[in-house]
Amino acid sequence: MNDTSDVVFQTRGLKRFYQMGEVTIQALRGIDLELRAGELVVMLGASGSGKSTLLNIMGGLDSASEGSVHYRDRDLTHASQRTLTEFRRHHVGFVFQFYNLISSLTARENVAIVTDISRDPMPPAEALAMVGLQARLDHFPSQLSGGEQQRVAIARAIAKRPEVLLCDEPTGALDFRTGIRVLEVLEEINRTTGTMLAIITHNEVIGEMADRVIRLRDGQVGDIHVNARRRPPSELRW
Ligand SMILES: Nc1ncnc2c1ncn2[C@@H]1O[C@H](COP(=O)(O)OP(=O)(O)OP(=O)(O)O)[C@@H](O)[C@H]1O
Repeated sequence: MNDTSDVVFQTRGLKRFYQMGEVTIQALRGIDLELRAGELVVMLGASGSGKSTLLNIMGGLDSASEGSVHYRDRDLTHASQRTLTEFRRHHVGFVFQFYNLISSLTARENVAIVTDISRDPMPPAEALAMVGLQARLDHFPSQLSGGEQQRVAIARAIAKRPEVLLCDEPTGALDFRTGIRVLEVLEEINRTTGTMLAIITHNEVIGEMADRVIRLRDGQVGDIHVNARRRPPSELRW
């Protein structure tokens, strides 16, 4: 894990400002961080500490104001929108709190939207089987529970075989039991495919399933904790 060739994301002095009229909001105030291939990272921090901003910049959805961000040997810092779009399309899977499924399409069709424009995707049915939805291929979102819809969203994110999976509050809208099931799916994908997994959450307990817990405070890295053992999601309680 300490080999520098394993570094997937590297940020140096990463800052993000938002100008709101006269006021400058400092969302990120200088982040130095490495995320490594295959690891499971949980990012904790109070509301407004900069978690989503950091994830969005690493995933190419947003750009830094100062500092740098690299994905492997690729400098994302000053990349054009076109380059960032290409980067997201081929390398990054996103999962958000709200599933963003298209209501008029079935589970299989929601996944196919992504696989149709990917280089080496898995068949949508295979991605849906990986999240335990092999019996729900032709269901529409309205016919699925919240947890099932989130699993369709995860299938959509992993079907292009991304090297990294970035999840922003993936269990935020789910009850305890359903949230655990979604975390089990995410952990299994990380463990069996080696996809680097970063999960943003407010829930401290979820940190116990990680290799490392990165805590943000006021736009900076507060501390990084390495877990001696990853606790399986089925053992988590909150
Ligand atoms: N588009 C934007 N315009 C202006 N300010 C923004 C924008 N996006 C984020 N911010 C501000 O940047 C700071 C960090 O926001 P961010 O969403 O990254 O925090 P967070 O830790 O993810 O919070 P939460 O847990 O509530 O989602 C906050 O003060 C927020 O108000």
